[in-house]
Amino acid sequence: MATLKDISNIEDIKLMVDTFYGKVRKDDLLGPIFNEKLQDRWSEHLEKMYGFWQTILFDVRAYSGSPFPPHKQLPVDKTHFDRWVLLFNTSIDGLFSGTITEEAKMRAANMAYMFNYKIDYFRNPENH
Ligand code: HEM
Repeated sequence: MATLKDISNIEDIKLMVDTFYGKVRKDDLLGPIFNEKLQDRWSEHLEKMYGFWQTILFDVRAYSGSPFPPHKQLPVDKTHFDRWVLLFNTSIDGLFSGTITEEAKMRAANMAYMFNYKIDYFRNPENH
């Protein structure tokens, strides 16, 4: 098998994001949540995610939002975040390999953990 290249430019990021959200849209658990929320705003979401990953991986100022707030009220728990990470890792492992690829998976897993932790925290009335 030919060696996979590392994620190295915006075209690679677009391929990673498009492949991942292609799987997400078809996923029985995550698809309905994204489709319900995004409706006809998918292309806007994908553009935003190209910028987000450029900022994370290449230190380019393409994204300047706050990633967590849009997730705060979503009907999700650890099961959803585990599936999100699984789909992300399988998408990326089929396309790339290398230092930046590992960095992307690590950053994604860390954020999934943190989002889930915060959602859990805010859901508990004792923490308000
Ligand atoms: C259960 C897992 C997840 C679900 C269901 C989910 C769902 C969504 C949805 C529906 C939006 C669009 C919100 C809107 O525009 O109205 C969104 C935005 C976003 N998501 Fe997620 N997400 C998940 C996990 C993650 C993780 C782990 C990351 C981090 C790598 C992430 C990063 C982002 C970012 C950066 C945005 C754009 C925020 C902005 O508007 O500035 N998401 N997500």
